[in-house]
Amino acid sequence: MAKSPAQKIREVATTGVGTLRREGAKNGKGLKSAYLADPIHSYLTEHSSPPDPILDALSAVTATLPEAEMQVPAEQGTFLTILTASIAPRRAVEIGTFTGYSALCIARGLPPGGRLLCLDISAEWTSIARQYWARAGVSDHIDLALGPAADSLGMLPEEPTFDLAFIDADKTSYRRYYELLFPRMNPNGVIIVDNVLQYGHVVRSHSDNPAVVAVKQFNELLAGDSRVQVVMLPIADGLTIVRKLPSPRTPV
Ligand SMILES: C[S@@+](CC[C@H](N)C(=O)[O-])C[C@H]1O[C@@H](n2cnc3c(N)ncnc32)[C@H](O)[C@@H]1O
Repeated sequence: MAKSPAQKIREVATTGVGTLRREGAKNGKGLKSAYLADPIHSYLTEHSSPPDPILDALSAVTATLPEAEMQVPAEQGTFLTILTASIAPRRAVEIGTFTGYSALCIARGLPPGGRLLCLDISAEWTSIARQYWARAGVSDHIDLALGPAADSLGMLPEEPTFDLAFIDADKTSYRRYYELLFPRMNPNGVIIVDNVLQYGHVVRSHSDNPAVVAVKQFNELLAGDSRVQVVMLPIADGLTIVRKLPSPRTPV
């Protein structure tokens, strides 16, 4: 039987990462918290600002989807809001929006007049996002472009535009997204990259999972890129923060 567009999108969107994430969940670590023992993870979330009722409601709706594990966890969402508010980007871009949780967290940190461009291929999942952005009163700050993110990025002028970017889409395209984003980032602009530890598979030498192979190569590329300052954090499934240096080799 022919696959529906929704089925095809699901396949593209989850290729290579679904299995790993489910492994993380099976190990009792919960969604995207593969590196913390349960009591530590509970303590950490109990001592962080909790999500508000709109984020909770969005999580509850997303939890009914088979792909629910793709959503960023609450503590990562709070981190995104705090980081966005600290950077105060005039323009931000998100690659991989799903049902809109991380986008809502980023939008809530924007300064007055700040805008977030969201890129995703799924009209179905982002229709949920639109509902919750409206409920949260952030719709006017978000532009959503549907289609392959590389195409959408490639159509933007190649000039410094963004102060903040969040990459959380198909892992095998991370390098391509970085290359497309880099010239479009302002000096000192920050790119946040999700799932950079691939549930620990990045340190297992024999994984031939395409997502793991791609993320490992991408991590190597970043570590050797003299144009940026990089720190990798063990939040959720690993988060890399990349700062575009004002000029190469000036780390401070
Ligand atoms: C891990 S989810 C994003 C989760 C989201 N950041 C959140 O907090 O809920 C990955 C998303 O990337 C999208 N995606 C996958 N391949 C894509 C592509 N080539 N272009 C644009 N979006 C893509 C999927 O449709 C999916 O919504």
